[in-house]
Formats: sequence, structure tokens, C-alpha cells
Amino acid sequence: MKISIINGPNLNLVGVREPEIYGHRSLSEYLDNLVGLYPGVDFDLFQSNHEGAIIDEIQRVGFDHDGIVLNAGAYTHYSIAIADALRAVTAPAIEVHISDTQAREPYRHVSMIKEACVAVIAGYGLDSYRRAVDCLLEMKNTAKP
Ligand SMILES: O=C1C[C@@](O)(C(=O)O)C[C@@H](O)[C@@H]1O
Repeated sequence: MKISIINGPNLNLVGVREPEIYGHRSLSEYLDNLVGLYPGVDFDLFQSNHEGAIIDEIQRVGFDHDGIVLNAGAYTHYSIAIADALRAVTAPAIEVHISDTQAREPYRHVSMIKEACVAVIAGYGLDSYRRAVDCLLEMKNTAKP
């Protein structure tokens, strides 16, 4: 089982950035701990502040991995190109957010990528990532042979 966790712009600053929204724990520290909880899963962790680099990564892993956990950050709200990349590949993707985007500014209520994803998990803090991994594992276990 191979899962790719892809993070978009400014997520490298979680822990420092707006802690009242995103918390005080660094995302890289959280994810390093998360991967240790799933010894049977082969994880790829990727973060970029650049749209094209995120698309390149989706294309790189998207035909080979069993699932993608994607927090596209602000690109979520306007990147048709990332949505198209998700539609182009075969791996199912889960859209993830640390904050509850539906409870924030109206421009964050829009997701260009949600229709290219099998699920959206938002508002559970960093635990949104674990829930997304569990969701992919459950989907894999219940998939028809
Ligand atoms: O950068 C981010 C982080 C975010 O994706 C989240 O994880 O809550 C929500 C986005 O609206 C925002 O631009």
C-alpha cells in the first residue's frame, strides 16, 4: 500500500503560521509521527509552494500509488489545473484541510478540487490527515477484487 501526502502553499509554516487557526504543532513533525503509526504503508511526503510542482507530483505518484491525501492550501479555491491533474490520474484522492473551510471566509467555501476527489475531510486540525489515511485504507480493504 502506497500513499502520497501532498501539501501545498504555506503548509510548511504550520506551527508558526496563524496558530489560532492551524495550531502550534509543526506539520512535518506531525506527519513524521503519523507515518510511524502505519508500518504497513509506504508513504511519500511532499510539500511545495508552487502549483506546477504540485501538479508534477500528482502526475508522478498518481498512476502508481494507492491513494493521495492532498491539502492544496489556497490553491484548493482556484486551481483548475490541480483539479485536472487529479482527474487525469488513477489514484483516488482525498481533499484535506486542517481548518473548517466552510466556517471561514466565503471565498474558502469554494473548492475547485472536491469533485476530483473521493472525499473531503476538513476541520479536525492535524487529525484530518490521519482520518484521510484511514479512509483510504478502508476504501482499499472494501474494494472489490
Ligand atoms: O492554506 C490554507 C490551509 C487550508 O488548506 C487548511 O488546511 O485549513 C485552508 C485554506 O483555505 C488555506 O488557504
